[in-house]
Amino acid sequence: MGATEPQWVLMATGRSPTNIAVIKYWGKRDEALILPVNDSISVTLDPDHLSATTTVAASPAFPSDRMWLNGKEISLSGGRFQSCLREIRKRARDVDNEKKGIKIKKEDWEKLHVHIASYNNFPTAAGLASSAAGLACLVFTLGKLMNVNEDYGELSSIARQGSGSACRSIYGGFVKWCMGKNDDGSDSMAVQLVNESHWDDLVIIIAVVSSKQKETSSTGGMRDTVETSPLLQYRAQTVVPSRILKMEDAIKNRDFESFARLTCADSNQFHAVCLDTSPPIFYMNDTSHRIISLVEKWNHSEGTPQVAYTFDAGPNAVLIARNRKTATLLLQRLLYTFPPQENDLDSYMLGDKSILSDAGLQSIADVEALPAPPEMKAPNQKFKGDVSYFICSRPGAGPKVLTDEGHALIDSATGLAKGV
Ligand SMILES: Nc1ncnc2c1ncn2[C@@H]1O[C@H](COP(=O)(O)OP(=O)(O)OP(=O)(O)O)[C@@H](O)[C@H]1O
Ligand SMILES: C[C@@](O)(CCOP(=O)(O)OP(=O)(O)O)CC(=O)O
Repeated sequence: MGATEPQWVLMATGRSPTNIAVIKYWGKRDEALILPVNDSISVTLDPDHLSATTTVAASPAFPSDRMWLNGKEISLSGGRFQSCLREIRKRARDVDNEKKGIKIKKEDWEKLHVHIASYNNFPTAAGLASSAAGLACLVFTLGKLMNVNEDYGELSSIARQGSGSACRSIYGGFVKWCMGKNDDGSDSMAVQLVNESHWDDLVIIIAVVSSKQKETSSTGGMRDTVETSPLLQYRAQTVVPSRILKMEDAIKNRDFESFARLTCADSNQFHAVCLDTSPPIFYMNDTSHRIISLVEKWNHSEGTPQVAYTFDAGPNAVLIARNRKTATLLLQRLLYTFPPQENDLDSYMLGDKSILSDAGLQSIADVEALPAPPEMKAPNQKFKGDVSYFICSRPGAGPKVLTDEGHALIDSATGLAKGV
């Protein structure tokens, strides 16, 4: 920092998971405050596999707020980032860091600028809820830096103003975003239904169908749906309220059959309201449809659901298996139908790779030797290369602070993002 060497740089680093909705949020009743037209429920994914890591730093030497995402500087001027920064600064309290000899008064936070560096361990803006992990992480970590009171409901409500689905990433396990009634949004926040250990035999396999950036953003897509889809009103007012109650029961009782039926039906209805939008929005593609068909046929042949599927605003499939055994049978079916393009199994399965050996798949030869699933009518239908890769995960915990300074994404000497 040369001639203008600051007396100090104070930093905090946090990590937040993504979440996948099993009852979808789609449509806002207030665009600026991000207030939804219905409640939603999600499962938080294991942060080891899908998460954002964010370092926030404050120093009297910083002339302005700055942010780097995945190593590139991005603008913080957007209204959503500004809302989160403003709401957290409002709640900042005195900091007394004896180890570093830094004292910051509550009122000083208004004048101190921050540098933010964040990194996602999975593709950004590809329908894998990077905005959910990213904005939750930003709010959580700023809260730690500025010694904000640990009121998770309040943090959730601030994260909501960054991206709606982010309010659910403040907790682990299964989480419900209560839409609230108040015009000012003060009662629109997430609550934890159960923590990640309540239903820990679930296995989540994500098929990354395309990691390219999508054409229609969630924000733009849901705005068009609210303006043009008559089906959305019916969904929000009639279908979702009763589904939410049933889903809460299914989760509480670990009733997989009911959970799977509700999850699949809600994903399909979300994509139906997208199709009911003018002009219609297509988030799923042929590969997504093939995966639905594979799961539906198998579930039907077993007489009871083995796997639930759900798709967000993109073609990637999120498949939730009732337990590890079922997940291995699912994986055999998926790899039979979608063998890897490259002769490399290791890079075809990310996250919990041990699922491969559990499924008896150690090499490409094992994949080639897989028998056609008995329920498959046209057994020769293989679609090599249509899935980029899979991620195997599980329900996971909420945000946490990373105390080891080795995780910091900002260099404490320069105050800038590392490696840029
Ligand atoms: N780690 C992060 N920190 C802060 N902001 C982030 C982070 N990751 C993503 N974002 C913000 O979220 C935007 C991407 O959100 P978008 O809704 O388009 O995609 P997505 O969240 O991956 O998909 P979806 O929400 O539809 O599942 C980025 O352009 C950026 O503004
Ligand atoms: C399909 C969804 O993933 C939509 C997520 O939308 P976002 O939370 O990304 O939208 P904004 O509030 O405009 O930022 C369903 C869900 O997560 O509930």
